[in-house]
Amino acid sequence: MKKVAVLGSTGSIGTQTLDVISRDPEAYEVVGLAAGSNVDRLLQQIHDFRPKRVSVGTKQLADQLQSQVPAGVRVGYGEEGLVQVAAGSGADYVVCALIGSMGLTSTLAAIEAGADIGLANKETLVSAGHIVMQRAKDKGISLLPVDSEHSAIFQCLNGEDRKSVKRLVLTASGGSFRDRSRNELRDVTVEDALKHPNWSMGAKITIDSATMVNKGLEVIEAHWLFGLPYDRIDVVIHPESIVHSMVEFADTSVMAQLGNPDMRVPIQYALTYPERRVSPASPLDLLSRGTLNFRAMDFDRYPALRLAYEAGRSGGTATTVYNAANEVAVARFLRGDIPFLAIEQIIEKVLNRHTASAFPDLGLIHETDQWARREAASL
Ligand SMILES: NC(=O)C1=CN([C@@H]2O[C@H](COP(=O)(O)OP(=O)(O)OC[C@H]3O[C@@H](n4cnc5c(N)ncnc54)[C@H](OP(=O)(O)O)[C@@H]3O)[C@@H](O)[C@H]2O)C=CC1
Ligand SMILES: CC(=O)[C@@H](O)[C@H](O)COP(=O)(O)O
Ligand SMILES: [Mn+2]
Repeated sequence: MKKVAVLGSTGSIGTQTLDVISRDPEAYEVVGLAAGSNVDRLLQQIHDFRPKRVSVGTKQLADQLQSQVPAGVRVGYGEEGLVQVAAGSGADYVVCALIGSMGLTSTLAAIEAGADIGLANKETLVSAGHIVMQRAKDKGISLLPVDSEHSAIFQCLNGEDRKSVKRLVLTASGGSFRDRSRNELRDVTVEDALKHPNWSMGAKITIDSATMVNKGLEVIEAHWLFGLPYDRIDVVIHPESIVHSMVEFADTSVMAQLGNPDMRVPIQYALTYPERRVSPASPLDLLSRGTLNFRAMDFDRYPALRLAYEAGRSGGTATTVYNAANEVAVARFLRGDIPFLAIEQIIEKVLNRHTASAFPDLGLIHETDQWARREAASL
């Protein structure tokens, strides 16, 4: 039986993880849950799964929760609370489904405690990929991708000689505005931006899909997870999100993983790897689907993806800046402070003000992250 802690249990990935777990109760014990501010949902999860340790965003919320949890449940808060759930709950498997680079400290704590990681929180790899990968290697733990594209690539690479990989091809839906020109993006609303054509996800990643920053983060995530240089990681537009990504090999063979868009499939695969178990997802019916479409990425239409490649190639703190500036810009867009197109402008301006340091330590990453946030807030 796997002892699982879920960081970000009340979010889109967190709730789907608990859905997967609840369908196979013999296989899992939930020992830790961490959320931000959705105390009602967390309370329900505590009653359903009986974890030993839980955490919320603030002391005030922790005090509110404490009086309502069953005896024996330890309630923490803030970053320390997250670390206690990640590394002090006895979990041997931690699902990292927090949003943004705030997930970095607790992910590193889980690795340090020797837990295997199911990683949805791509921003941790974008912010500090070399540190996360090195510490996972040093500890000998498994870092299993949850992100659908990276799960697809991971599945295509199963049993293959990594030396025979020619390139990775990530698929991108094109996001909520894929059928609009740049001119038509000037006055788009938050409400429209939140309508992803294929996936139901949290607000931040849905905006990232619309700007194509999500694919930028994923290119950098793929670089760290699979160890390929950026000129061997490509992106194509695939509006249906049925082909989740592909790997091209030296002999020209292309392997792809397909399925209906349902995150419970990659979540479950990350939990049960190398086994495959029955899934609640609906089976893919290609006959009723008919046609699958692919078109070339247009970097003029989606400049945020070009910026991600540039940041990735600069390396070191450049990707930390790309991520942090984006997090602030998306939060500003969501609260109506800036227009949609300002997101990519802010990322570009903050990157232009930064001189990247190669191989930063955690202290410098934290400092750079904070600097980029201040810059992005001031523009
Ligand atoms: N959703 C998806 O389908 C996919 C998501 N991902 C990645 O997975 C990660 C999670 O995304 P998603 O589930 O959509 O995001 P959500 O916004 O739906 O969920 C985020 C989670 O983080 C918690 N959280 C937020 N702030 C804090 C805080 N200060 N302290 C503790 N917990 C906090 C939230 O708690 P609360 O709600 O209680 O405040 C919630 O549980 C992201 O990195 C995303 O890019 C990757 C592929 C697909
Ligand atoms: C489900 C998932 O993995 C998301 O990251 C998804 O890929 C978003 O879709 P697009 O970024 O392709 O629009
Ligand atoms: Mn993805």
